[in-house]
Amino acid sequence: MKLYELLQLIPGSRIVGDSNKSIQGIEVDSRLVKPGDLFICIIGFQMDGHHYASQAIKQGAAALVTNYELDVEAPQIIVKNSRFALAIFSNHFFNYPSQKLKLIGVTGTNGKTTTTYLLEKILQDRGFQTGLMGTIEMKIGNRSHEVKNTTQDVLELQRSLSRMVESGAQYCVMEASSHGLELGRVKGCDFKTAIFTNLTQDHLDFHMTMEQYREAKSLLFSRLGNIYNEDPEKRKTAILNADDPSSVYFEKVTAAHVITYGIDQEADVRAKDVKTFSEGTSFRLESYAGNANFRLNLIGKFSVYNVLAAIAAALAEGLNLQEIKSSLEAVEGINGRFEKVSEGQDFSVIVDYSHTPDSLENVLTTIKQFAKRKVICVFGCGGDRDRTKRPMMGEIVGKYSDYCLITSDNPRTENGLEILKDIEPGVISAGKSKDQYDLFVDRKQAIEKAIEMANCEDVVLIAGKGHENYQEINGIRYDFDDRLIAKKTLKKFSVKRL
Ligand SMILES: CC(=O)N[C@H]1[C@@H](OP(=O)(O)OP(=O)(O)OC[C@H]2O[C@@H](n3ccc(=O)[nH]c3=O)[C@H](O)[C@@H]2O)O[C@H](CO)[C@@H](O)[C@@H]1O[C@H](C)C(=O)N[C@@H](C)C(=O)N[C@H](CCC(=O)O)C(=O)O
Ligand SMILES: Nc1ncnc2c1ncn2[C@@H]1O[C@H](COP(=O)(O)OP(=O)(O)OP(=O)(O)O)[C@@H](O)[C@H]1O
Ligand SMILES: N[C@H](CCC[C@H](N)C(=O)O)C(=O)O
Ligand SMILES: [Mg+2]
Repeated sequence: MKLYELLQLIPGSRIVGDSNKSIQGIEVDSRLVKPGDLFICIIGFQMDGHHYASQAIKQGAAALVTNYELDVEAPQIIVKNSRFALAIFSNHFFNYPSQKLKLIGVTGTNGKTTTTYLLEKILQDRGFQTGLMGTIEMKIGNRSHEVKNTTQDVLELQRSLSRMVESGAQYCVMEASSHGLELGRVKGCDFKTAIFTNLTQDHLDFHMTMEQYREAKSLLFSRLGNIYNEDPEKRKTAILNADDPSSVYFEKVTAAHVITYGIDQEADVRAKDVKTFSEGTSFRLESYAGNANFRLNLIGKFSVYNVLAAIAAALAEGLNLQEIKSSLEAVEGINGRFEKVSEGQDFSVIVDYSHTPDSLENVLTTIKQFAKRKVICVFGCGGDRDRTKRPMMGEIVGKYSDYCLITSDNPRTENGLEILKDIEPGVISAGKSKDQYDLFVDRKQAIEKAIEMANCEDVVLIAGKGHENYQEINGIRYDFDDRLIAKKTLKKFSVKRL
């Protein structure tokens, strides 16, 4: 691809040097530049990519994209905003892959990952080739690839979509995080369907206010195509949660066809008579496409919302309700979400990815419905993340559990004990006394203590890390898996009991 071809895509940009030069690839990280690449200099939160221009050229970069002219021996396309240029150029370089498959985006504070896997299951069962992108992995068909972020950076994202298209994917289901939306990682993505799960507090370190957080989420809906299309194959749809007040705003900003789902309020796809059991849920679905009785292995009312969102999106694709139902009823569970760990012990151990006030409250109130005896909760709060949610999470755990073990959950660059101390006042304000909670910087010790103190029919909830297989401390990811630690401890513990 020649530089002049890219130059034409951004009116107002200019070139210094040979516009006839060809590029073979695009790169934003100087360390990964290959000969012939176009290196785009991005001003980030930690670094300024412009400072790595010389390194990129040394590694063989054919040309640069910059925000200002640099004194280097390589052609430069100078633009006003190199992040915007990155989105435009990546989409163009990979030949607009999102237009070649049906792209379904899921946004919301909680339930995104779960909803994407439910939809993937429904689509795969109907014989569609799928791709998936989210917190746990990027998948092309059933092949898994590692990811750094829930919503990958624009270049990686377009590259992944292009690989999906090459492999014959007809659908891609992806999580659109608020960071992803705000930082333009999904710019240029032509979504066919946008799903909203819910909006509660998280990420205020980045968005500052709930209004701005909602505004970021709204980008998924406001950018959805604005022409109602008779042909369902081309129709853009916004799937909104009727029980969440933010949906009113998203409905306002989208010009797409809206389908609502919910439990408490009237909705196009509604669950009635919701019953929750210790092993699953049941409800009667009433929808514009027919009614059906569901019996699921997924636990808690919150799971019913994710299921409804997936049903609504699948119905929008014209899929058959009975077939959707059999796919969903066959789902055993989602990796690291309300995952039971059992070594034959006489109490329950549950590993869950609840790391926000709302998800913790949902999971704990669900557990409270079935717990015959005590609830013991191991939890923490991430470092370098929203500090205001720490006492809130402490209060929720203090309120709904009998014993709280406050511990580390990816302290990142913060001091582990300081984070625990930010959480502690919440636990105290919920009325917990010194003999009802403890602090362990070492998460392994916290898990061991929880399991050791559990008695018959108690429930131990290990919250916050779910599928994660690491503990991040000062930039290093140490091997750590709540499920493995719990299993090992249970084995050790049963030996001790014998
Ligand atoms: C705050 C944030 O989102 N930061 C993201 C951002 O990093 P940054 O702006 O700090 O980048 P930087 O390190 O300053 O580098 C700037 C530029 O210099 C380049 N560089 C840098 C060093 C070098 O030697 N050479 C070089 O060329 C970099 O490649 C980059 O282009 O761009 C990086 C590359 O895309 C991201 O990986 C990084 O995500 C960090 C790891 C992160 O933790 N993000 C979290 C907050 C996040 O995005 N989470 C969401 C939300 C999940 C949820 O909903 O719960 C997600 O989607 O994952
Ligand atoms: N619809 C829901 N409403 C509230 N809480 C939920 C819902 N679905 C899941 N949860 C809770 O949130 C946790 C995370 O779920 P999931 O991974 O599906 O959400 P996510 O939105 O992808 O999270 P992240 O932003 O970290 O990627 C679950 O472990 C569960 O505790
Ligand atoms: N995507 C979320 C995940 C949080 C998971 C939790 N274990 C933590 O580290 O805080 C974030 O990056 O804020
Ligand atoms: Mg997720």
